[in-house]
Amino acid sequence: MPHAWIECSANIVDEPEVQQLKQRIYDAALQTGIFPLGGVRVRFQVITDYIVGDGDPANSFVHVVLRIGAGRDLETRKAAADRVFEQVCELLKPLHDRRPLAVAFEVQEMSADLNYKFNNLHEYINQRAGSR
Ligand SMILES: O=C(O)C/C(=C\C=C(/O)C(=O)O)C(=O)O
Repeated sequence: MPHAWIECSANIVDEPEVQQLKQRIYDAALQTGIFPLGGVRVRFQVITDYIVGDGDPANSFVHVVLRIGAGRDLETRKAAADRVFEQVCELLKPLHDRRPLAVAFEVQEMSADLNYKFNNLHEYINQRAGSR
């Protein structure tokens, strides 16, 4: 992460695995240990207008993009990506076993020069942690 975009086709949104996807990705990303808590945003969007594969209405998709800040080496990015993707696949396997489903996952690194922030979540989170 810390920015995750999750898209899924509307024909699977009520499936139990898909309902858990946002939390699973949030947890998996934080478990990598490389992302600051205050930088995390996970979005879940249902796509209602789409054509998948041969256009059969049973076809479905999940597309996950993690957009992360610049500066981590490839080994670190790859280890984090592998971990998150493993979790996505583990969660979605039963759904994948019972219907046509295309899962795609990618990690994108944001520009070091063109990535702007106005974010006070780090301070709020630290204050809350300190007062516990
Ligand atoms: O740079 C990014 O947007 C992603 C990132 C951290 C983000 C923050 O800490 C923030 O928005 O304050 C990262 O660690 O990859």
